[in-house]
Amino acid sequence: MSPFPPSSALPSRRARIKRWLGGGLDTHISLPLFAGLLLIGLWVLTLRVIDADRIAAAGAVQAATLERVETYEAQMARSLNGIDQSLKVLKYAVELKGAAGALPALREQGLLPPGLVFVVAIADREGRIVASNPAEGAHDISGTGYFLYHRNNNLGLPFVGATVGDRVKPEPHLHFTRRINDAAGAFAGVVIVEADPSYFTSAYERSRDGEQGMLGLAGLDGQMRALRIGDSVSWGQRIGLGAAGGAGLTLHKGPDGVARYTRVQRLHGFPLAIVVGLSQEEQFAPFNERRRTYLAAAGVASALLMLVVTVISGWTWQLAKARRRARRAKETYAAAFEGSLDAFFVLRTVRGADGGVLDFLIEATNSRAEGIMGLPRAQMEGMLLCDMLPHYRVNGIFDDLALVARDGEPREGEWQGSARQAAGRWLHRQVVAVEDGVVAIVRDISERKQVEARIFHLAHHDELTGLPNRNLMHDRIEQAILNAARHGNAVALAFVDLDGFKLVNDGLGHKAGDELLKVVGQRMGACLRRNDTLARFGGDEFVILLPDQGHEPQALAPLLEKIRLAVTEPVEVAGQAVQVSCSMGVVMYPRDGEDASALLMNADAAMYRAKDMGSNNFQFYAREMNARVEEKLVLLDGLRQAVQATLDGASDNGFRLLYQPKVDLRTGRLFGVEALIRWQHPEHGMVPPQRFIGLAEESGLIVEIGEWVVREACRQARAWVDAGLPPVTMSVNVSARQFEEARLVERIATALRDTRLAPELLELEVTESLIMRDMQKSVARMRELEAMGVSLSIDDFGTGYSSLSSLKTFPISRLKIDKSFVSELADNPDDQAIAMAVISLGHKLNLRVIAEGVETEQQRAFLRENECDEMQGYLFSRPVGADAIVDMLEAYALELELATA
Ligand SMILES: Nc1nc2c(ncn2[C@@H]2O[C@@H]3COP(=O)(O)O[C@H]4[C@@H](O)[C@H](n5cnc6c(=O)[nH]c(N)nc65)O[C@@H]4COP(=O)(O)O[C@H]3[C@H]2O)c(=O)[nH]1
Repeated sequence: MSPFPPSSALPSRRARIKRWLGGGLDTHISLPLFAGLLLIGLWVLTLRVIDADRIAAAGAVQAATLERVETYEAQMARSLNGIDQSLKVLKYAVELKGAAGALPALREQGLLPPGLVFVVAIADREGRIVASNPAEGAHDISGTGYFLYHRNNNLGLPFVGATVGDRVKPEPHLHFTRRINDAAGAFAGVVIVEADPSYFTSAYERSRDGEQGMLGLAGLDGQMRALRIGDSVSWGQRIGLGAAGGAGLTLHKGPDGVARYTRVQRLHGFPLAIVVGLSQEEQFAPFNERRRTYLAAAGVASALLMLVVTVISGWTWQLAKARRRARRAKETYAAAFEGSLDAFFVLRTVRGADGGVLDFLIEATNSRAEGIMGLPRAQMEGMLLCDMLPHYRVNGIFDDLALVARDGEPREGEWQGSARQAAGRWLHRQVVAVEDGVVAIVRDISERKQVEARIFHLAHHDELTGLPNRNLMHDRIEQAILNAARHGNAVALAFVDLDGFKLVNDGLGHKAGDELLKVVGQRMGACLRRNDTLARFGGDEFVILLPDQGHEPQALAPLLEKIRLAVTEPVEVAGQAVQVSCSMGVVMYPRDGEDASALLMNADAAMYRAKDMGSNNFQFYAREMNARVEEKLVLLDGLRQAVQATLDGASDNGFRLLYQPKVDLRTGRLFGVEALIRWQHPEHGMVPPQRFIGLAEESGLIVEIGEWVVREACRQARAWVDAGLPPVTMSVNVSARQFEEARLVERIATALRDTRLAPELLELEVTESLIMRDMQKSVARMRELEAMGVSLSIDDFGTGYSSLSSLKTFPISRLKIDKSFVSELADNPDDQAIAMAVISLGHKLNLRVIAEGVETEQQRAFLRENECDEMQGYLFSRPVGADAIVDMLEAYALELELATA
C-alpha cells in the first residue's frame, strides 16, 4: 500500500468536527460512561433492596414485640389471676374462719400458694400481721400504702403495692392485697400475698428477647414493680405510661441508655401494665448484617467493574492514541506530500512472472508533480511510468528505480529533463523503497544549477571584462603544461601591463578606466586563437596563454606585435579619445619555468624589463631579469636606512635638497626655487629621485620623506630670509600618497610654525592626475592649504585629463607646462600648440604659467613671445645647492642696487 494518502485524505473542517464528535464513541470514553451508568443502577438497586429489607426488618420487630406482649400479657394475666384468686380465697377464709383459722384451713385444703414463691399474710384492722405462711413474726403494717388504701377504700378491687425492701424483709418484694370486711361491711383488715418481683419477669426468654430485651411490670402510678433487662432484674423506675401508653410501638431509650422498640399494655382487672422492649440493635442485627453483605457485594462488584473498565479503557485509550498518532502522521504526511516543493511519485512495482521489474504503476502524485510533468494528476495516476515517459528506459532512470525496488537501498541522481514541461530543466531525484514499490522525490534544481554556474563563473572569471581570472588561468596553464609535456610542445605565456592606464583611471575616473580595460581586453582577445586564453589578473594586468607552440620564442613576435598595436589604437571613453600602450613580458615552457607559478613570476619580471625599456614593447624572459626584483628589495632597504639616517642627521647617507631657480620671463628676476630631492647614497653617490620616489610611494615611505622635505625646504627659505636676501617662493613637490595622507595639512602647518616661515613663501606642486584621483576630496584639501596662505601649482600640466570646468574649481595660482612639451618647442608644431593653449588657458583663469625644462634660447624666445610668465630650466640653472642660490640672490640684489643707484 502507498504510505502516502491521496490528497482527499486531508481533513476538512467538517470532517474534523465529525471526528471530534465521533471521538465520544471511542471505547475508552463510552465504556466508562456505560460503566458509570451501570454503577449507578447497581447502587440504586442495592440501596432499594436494603431499604426494603430494612422495612421488612422493622415489620418483623413490630410483629415480634406484639407477639411478646401478647405472650407476656397472657402469662401475667395467668399469674396475677392466680394471685388474686389466692387473695380472694384467703379473704373468704378469714371472713369465714377468722384470721387465726383461715390459714390452717386453707393449708388443709391445699389452697395456699407455694410458700417458696409467695408469702401469704393476714393483717387485722389495726394493721398487725396476725397470721402468715410461711410464718413470719408479727409486725405492724398500718403505715403501708396498701393498708391505708384498703382502710380508706372499699371498692372490692385488689391493690398492688410498690416493690420495696424494708426492715422486716430487706429483699425486694411487692404486695398484692385485698380488703377484709366484717359482717357489717366495715374494714376488718387486709389479706396479703407477697411476691418476689423477679417472679413477674421470669417469662424473659433470651432466645426471643435477646441479650438486651426488656420485660417489666409497671403500676398505673408509673412505677415499675419489676423490670428485667437481660439478666438483671430491678424495680422502682418511673415510666411515663402516658407517653409509652397505648398499643403503639415506640422507640425509647431505656434506663440503661439502650434504644428499644417498646410496647406497653394495660392489664385487665389490675392497676398494672406490662412493658415489653426489644433492643433496636439486636432486632436489626440480622438486617444490618445483610445490609453489610449487600453493600460489600455491591462494593466488590463496583470495584471489579471499575477495574475491568479501567483496564479495557486504558487499553482502548492506548489504541486510540496510537490510532490518532497514526492518523496525525498520515495527515502530516499528506500535507507535506501535497504542500511540498518537491514532486512526489508513488510508484507500485509491476513485476513479470520471473519476479523481475517490468514497469511502475503511478499510484499517487502531488500538485508539484503536475507542474513538472505538465499533466493533470488524475491522468497520471493509474498510468504506467514507461508509457508516460518511454525514454526513461534508455536514459537510465528506469534502471535506477528498478535497482531501488530490488535492493531497497535509496539512490539519487540529477538529470536534465527532456519531456514536456520539464524539458531543458535540471532535476534531482531521490528514490526510496517502500512496500511494493518506490517513491521518487523529484526537485527542480534548475535555479540552483544556474547559481552554481554563476558562482563557478564568478570564481573563475573577472567580473568586469568577463575574461578568465587568475584561478582559471592557473588551471589552464597547468593543463597546457601537461599537454605540452605529453606532446613535446612548448607553451608561451605573456604578462601584459598597460602603460598610461593610471592616468586615464585617475584623470577620467574609474568608469572610464573600466571601459578602457574592457575595450583593450576585447582587442587583445580578437588577436588570439580559440584555444588561447586571455585572463585579467586585476588592475591593468592581463595574461595571455598560448598553448601548443614551437620551441622558438621569436616565432611569437608577429602575434605579440599585433597585440601591441591593437592596444595602442586610440579608445573613445568618457567622450574623449585616449591612448594607452602595453608592456609585455613573455616566457616559454619548458625553457623559462616548470610550473604555472614560476612561469608567471618570470613573465612578470620580463614585463618589468619591457617597462624599463621605455614601455610599449615586449621582452622575452632572460634569467638576469629576476635580478631587478632583488635590486628593488635592496633599494627599499637602503631607502629605509636613508630615512633613518636623514632624521638622525648622518652625513654619509641620507637625503639632500637641491634648489632650481624659477625666473620671471619678462624681467629675468629670480622669484622662486623648486626644492628637488637627492639621495646621497654611501656607495652609489647621488641617486636621482626618479630612481627612488616611485618605490618610496609604493612602500609608503614617501610620507616621512615628504615631511622631511617640507621641513627642510621651509627651514632653508627662512634661513635666506634671515640672511637678508630678497624673499623667494619655495616650491615643494607633493606626491599622491603624501597628499592623501590625513595629517598633511597639520604637518605643513607645524613645519611653517616651527620654521617661522611666512606661508606665502611656500608653494606646493601637485600633479593633475593626483587631483583627479578623488577630485572633491583633493579640492577640499587644497582649500584648507589655501586658507593657511600656502599657494598651489599644478605640475606637469597637459599630461593628464583634467577638464577646463574642473580646473576652474581648483584653488591654484600657477600652471606648469610639462617639460615634455617644452623640449621640442622649437620644431614641433603640436607641442607649440599645446604650450600656447596652456598659456592662454592659464591666463583666462587668471593663473601664472611657468614652463619647465627650458634649455635653449629658442624655447625661451618662443615662450616669451607667447606671453608665458615664468620659466625654469637648465638654460638659467640646473638644480643647485643652497649656497649657490645665496650667490645668485646676492648677485641679483647687487644688480638691483646698481640699477637703482
Ligand atoms: N631635461 C631637463 N630636465 C630639467 C630641466 N630643468 C629641470 N629639470 C628637471 O626636471 C625635473 C623637474 O621636476 P619635476 O617635474 O617636479 O619632477 C620631479 C618630481 O616629480 C620628483 N621629485 C623631485 N624631488 C621631489 C620631492 O622632494 N618630492 C617628490 N614627491 N617628488 C620629487 O622627481 C622628479 C624628477 O626630479 P629631478 O630629477 O630633480 O628633475 C627635475 C629637474 O632637475 C631642463 O632644462 N632639462
